[in-house]
Amino acid sequence: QGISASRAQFQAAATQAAVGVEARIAAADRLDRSAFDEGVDRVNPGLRDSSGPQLLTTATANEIGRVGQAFLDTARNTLVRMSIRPEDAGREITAAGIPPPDALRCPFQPPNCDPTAKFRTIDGSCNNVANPLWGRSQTPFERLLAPIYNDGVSEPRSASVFGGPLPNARLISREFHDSMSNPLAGSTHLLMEIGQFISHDIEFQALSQGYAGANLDCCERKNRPGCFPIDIPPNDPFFPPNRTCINIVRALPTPPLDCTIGVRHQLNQITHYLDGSAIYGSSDDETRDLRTLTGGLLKTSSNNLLPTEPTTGTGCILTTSTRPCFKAGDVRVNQQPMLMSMHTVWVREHNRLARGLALPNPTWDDERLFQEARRILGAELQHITYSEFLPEVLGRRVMTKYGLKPRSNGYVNGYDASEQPMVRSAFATAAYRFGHSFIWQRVLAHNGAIKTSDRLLKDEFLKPDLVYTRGVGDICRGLTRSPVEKVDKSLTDQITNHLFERERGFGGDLAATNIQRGRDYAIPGYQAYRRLCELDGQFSHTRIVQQKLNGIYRSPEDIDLFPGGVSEFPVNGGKVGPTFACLIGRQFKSLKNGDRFYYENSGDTAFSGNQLQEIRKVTLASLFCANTDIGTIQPKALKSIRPGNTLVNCNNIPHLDLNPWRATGGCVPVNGGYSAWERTRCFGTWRIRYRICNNPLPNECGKPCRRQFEIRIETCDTHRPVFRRGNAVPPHVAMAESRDSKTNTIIPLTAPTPNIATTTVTANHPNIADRARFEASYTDTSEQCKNEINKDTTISTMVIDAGKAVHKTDSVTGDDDDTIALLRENEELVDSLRRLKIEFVKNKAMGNESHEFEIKAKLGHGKAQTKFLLLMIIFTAYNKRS
Ligand code: HEM
Ligand SMILES: [Ca+2]
Repeated sequence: QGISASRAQFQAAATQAAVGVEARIAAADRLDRSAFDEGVDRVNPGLRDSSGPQLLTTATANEIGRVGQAFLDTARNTLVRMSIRPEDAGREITAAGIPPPDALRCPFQPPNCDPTAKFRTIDGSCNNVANPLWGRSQTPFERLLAPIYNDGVSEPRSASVFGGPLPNARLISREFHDSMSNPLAGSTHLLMEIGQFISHDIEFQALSQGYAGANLDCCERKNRPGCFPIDIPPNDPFFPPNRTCINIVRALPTPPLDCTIGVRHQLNQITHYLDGSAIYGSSDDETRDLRTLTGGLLKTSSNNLLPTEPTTGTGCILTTSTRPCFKAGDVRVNQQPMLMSMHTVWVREHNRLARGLALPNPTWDDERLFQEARRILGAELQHITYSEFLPEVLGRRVMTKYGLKPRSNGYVNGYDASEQPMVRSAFATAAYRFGHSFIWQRVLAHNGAIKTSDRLLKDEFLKPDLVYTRGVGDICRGLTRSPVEKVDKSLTDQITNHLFERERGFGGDLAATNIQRGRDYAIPGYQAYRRLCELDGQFSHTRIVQQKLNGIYRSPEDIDLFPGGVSEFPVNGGKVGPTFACLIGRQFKSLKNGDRFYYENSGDTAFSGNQLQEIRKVTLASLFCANTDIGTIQPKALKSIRPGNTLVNCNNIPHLDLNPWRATGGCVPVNGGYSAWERTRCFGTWRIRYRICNNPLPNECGKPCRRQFEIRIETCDTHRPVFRRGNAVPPHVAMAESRDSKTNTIIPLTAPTPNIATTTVTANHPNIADRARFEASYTDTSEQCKNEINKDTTISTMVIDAGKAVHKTDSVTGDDDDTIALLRENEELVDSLRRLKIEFVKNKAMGNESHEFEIKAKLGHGKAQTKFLLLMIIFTAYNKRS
């Protein structure tokens, strides 16, 4: 062949090829139907079926899968008709870009979008306005590299580059992926769990099902389109001799998003975006079912647990009817109790946010509260992912390389409408499954004093019991106090021999599954991804690991991506090797830059500056504190407890404050502006210039000026004493007088200061509300103190509350005892709290030198600690001998 056929030839062949496709699909259906009728495929899996929980394929995905099969059969027929060789097939047919013949219906029809919508759609559509299907649930995974199907378009990758088959997946698992425990010093098992939770937000492959949603038993009936079982090689060290097969079903085929005829693609059932879909679901129906539809809340069950699921399906084992399985935005929720707890925490966080928003926004209805809370929660999840989780996994350099690091303030202008957010096959089937190596063999629950449960993972798969008996708090605490495993070739036998095991010896093998899954998707081998990532050489492994790989695979080109990547030596500061770091880095870059609603973005979808700063406070620790009874936690929850990361009371771990969300409904920000500069009259040789932030006043969503008040002191050209008794002073200025301590007579400010004198300063302001903080300081500029560092002396701080001084501190930091022999404050509240009198007494001669007093008052409305309206009264008294 060699020469590419014309597009017209392809099109003509495809039109003919589409004829009769339905009949072939019907024939395949009959195979599944008879397997079902004969009791081989069952809706409720038997004890010896460990694949059940994976089979949670939605009806929508099944429909698309049928269409995908028709597309695929058409592609195959087309290639046969044109006698194109398998090795050229994928490339040729993809390059031809043939639109679907009329007989085939494209399942991907673009919706109508509202480009001004403030909230994400539930299914992720319309995020990209020009390509509204990008990232939507029930759309295909995207690819980084062209697939290597055995027949060019559909059959799994199965051949070595030297000809002959690739090594058996179970063989690789048992020879290469040993089950040694290598704890990762300094990190906690929470690293595993948040990693899994994130994966359940961005990807969920659709797997083939049998008739009426039954589980395909691909060990009993192997040769069916949906089957891809793993034969267990003889002499397995764990599986019994009477077991010869691991049941693996293929991922459903789907047409590509543009519905051209071509190679097999795979379907992601959930939104590709990191958007909280694991909490809210990925379709409107799912979401509605999870909501109470009042107050913006999500459903819960007693003890504030997840709502329960009466029909268990294949995703959960019901041990007792009093502990039903759970329902969440992602159907895999019941996989194990740590995951269930994580889901619970997020649902509680949503309800906490919705309730918190309801108070200051009484006009918001259920829908508005729900969407606003969902928007904040999505941002929190992204913040935790990009600021806490990814830096641990990738290390600082990789974070920088892919531009993943969140900013500490301000906005990011990184949205790129040409960036495809879609999850990539290599990421889904291999790179991001690195987390399977994180898994520790036990599930720990801890009540703060003692372990309340410490059980093998295999005994907790699919069972919600621990959540009921130990509680979410204990499980979360357990996660922060148990170790995580190193990312390396070792995977605990809980998942390589006992995955979803119901009868001993008949569990699944997740390592083998990952390898088989990569071949199912026909992703190229490990070396191809090294080249894509521009890595030198063929290995980034220790010599021993490299030798092991070479012993198993006939050529380095054959190495599957999962075993090759997971066993690399980790990058600096990260937990994964360079190939996975590259694939994960690229994926999270797409998920960030390709997401119009990424939380740090400026523009129409942006949070206000204050809101963004609140989101930036959120950590896993604050999330747990706000939503469980954990009570104390180490602030860096992904790191183990140690000096510098010790247990802290939750009261001291700030979480997002909803204040900046007060009545932001349709609020058009009006930022504050300064008034024109005003001048006071002259006081001696000085006068004050001031301007106030009131022109205009900032509204509730606007930003205030940098300061509430600005004051400058300037000289007057007249020469008069600085302060004179009886002067009428403007309201924001203080008054000072000095008296001779012996005679109690006022010393004119122009006159010499006697040895013992008292200077009294009165701050006087009509706008002091219910609270004010005064700080007074005394600066000695005398010649003898000039060279001393500590000559700035804070004398006192006083909080005036409702007419009384409620708090004062004396903090004389100066060490010049000669001049500040005695400092005394005397709060005298003349005319209620509007005036404050502070007295400085010195009992020693000052000589000919000058001294400055400075009084600062911060006046606040409302809570002392939240908002201080900053008002500065600067008062400078020159107590200078003439
Ligand atoms: C106890 C913990 C876990 C268990 C039992 C578990 C189990 C599984 C199973 C059974 C599958 C489906 C395999 C297949 O048929 O292809 C899967 C897929 C996957 N897992 Fe895990 N896993 C766990 C933790 C993790 C962690 C910590 C991560 C990442 C940090 C992770 C990432 C993935 C990814 C990306 C997929 C593919 C999902 C998809 O596209 O549908 N898993 N896992
Ligand atoms: Ca999602």
